[in-house]
Amino acid sequence: MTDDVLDDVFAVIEDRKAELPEDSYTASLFTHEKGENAVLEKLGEETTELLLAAKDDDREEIAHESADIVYHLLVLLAMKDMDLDDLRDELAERR
Ligand SMILES: N=c1c2ncn([C@@H]3O[C@H](COP(=O)(O)OP(=O)(O)OP(=O)(O)O)[C@@H](O)[C@H]3O)c2ncn1[C@@H]1O[C@H](COP(=O)(O)O)[C@@H](O)[C@H]1O
Repeated sequence: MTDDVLDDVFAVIEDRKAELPEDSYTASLFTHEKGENAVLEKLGEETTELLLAAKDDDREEIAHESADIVYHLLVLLAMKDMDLDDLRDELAERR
């Protein structure tokens, strides 16, 4: 455990990618033939749900959908052999 939940979740995702446990949703995304498509579809669906939550000013739903998006985004980074530092570097360069 670190003091950053994003680092913790990403570490679990990397572990699932390496170990591929059968009962893991994350591992299923790495093993399924269409796993990358599933991640991209989720990102699209959840973005739509986030927009609707924002339109409704539903703060709880905004947080829920944002977390779904961030989780699937981290899975996508791991699929592309990227990590949170790639994201941090990009954001830092913009400052
Ligand atoms: N953060 C998540 C996470 N967010 C979403 N999901 C899964 O993604 C799948 C699809 O999400 P959906 O948003 O479609 O599901 P939903 O929330 O019911 O749908 P909506 O209400 O948004 O419409 C569900 O099976 C969720 O359980 C996640 N699965 C795992 N994690 C993290 O990954 C870790 C490892 O999980 P496993 O790989 O399952 O062991 C967990 O401890 C969590 O930290």
